[in-house]
Amino acid sequence: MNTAPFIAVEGPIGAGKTTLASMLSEKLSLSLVKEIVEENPFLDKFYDDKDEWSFQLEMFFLCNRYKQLEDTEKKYLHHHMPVVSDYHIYKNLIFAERTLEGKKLEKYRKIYHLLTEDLPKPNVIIYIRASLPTLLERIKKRGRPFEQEMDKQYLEQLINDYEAAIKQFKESDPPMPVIEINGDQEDFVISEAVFNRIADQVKEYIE
Ligand SMILES: Nc1ncnc2c1ncn2[C@@H]1O[C@H](COP(=O)(O)OP(=O)(O)OP(=O)(O)O)[C@@H](O)[C@H]1O
Ligand SMILES: Nc1nc(=O)c2ncn([C@H]3C[C@H](O)[C@@H](CO)O3)c2[nH]1
Repeated sequence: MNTAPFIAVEGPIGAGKTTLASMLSEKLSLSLVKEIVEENPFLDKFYDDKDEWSFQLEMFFLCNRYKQLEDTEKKYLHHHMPVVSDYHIYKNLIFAERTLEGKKLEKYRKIYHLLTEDLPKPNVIIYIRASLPTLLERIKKRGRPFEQEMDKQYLEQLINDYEAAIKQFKESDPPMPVIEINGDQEDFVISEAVFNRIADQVKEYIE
């Protein structure tokens, strides 16, 4: 189904996905698909009480991303316009497996597979790996009120979940190309050289 390069930036909360996707979009003239955060009616409620709001939140993210990727296919990919997004649809499952359980998780899995089977999938992932202290520092710096009491254990689990998911992507058949960035050390915001190196790697997939 994909008719143009589709690049997804991934990594745990606060790793710098939106920052890097925006920078790459500008430098390489790629259409940018960004996650909707501000209009999400369940995110602050979820951080306040995960058990109560997790199903609503996961469904909201799933439906939102479904609509965004459907539009992305129609507006860009179908017209041979390359795209960079600040998420891969698979992140829904990474989070849901962590936040849901029992019947709700079972239902969610079914809906996830049903909705995502015919969505456009990225041909390359840029994975920003970052440690807990780096993520906490960036979350603090960004200052979204509802994220400030972030549960360290939740974040640590997500770091591990991402590691496992990326390993699976790399080992899939055929393997998914993954550009890996050490988010603790390779600072693409401060260092132009680091950013240019990442951009050069991405270029290989769009030219
Ligand atoms: N390489 C970097 N060096 C320093 N600060 C950074 C870097 N990348 C991102 N930041 C800052 O860290 C914060 C989080 O970045 P960003 O919003 O891009 O993360 P994200 O991965 O998209 O987050 P989320 O998972 O919540 O969507 C922002 O304040 C951003 O300016
Ligand atoms: N539970 C849950 N499921 C998701 O699919 C998901 N995607 C993003 N997020 C959280 C991380 C940031 O706080 C904020 C912005 O990325 O939203 C999610 N939370």
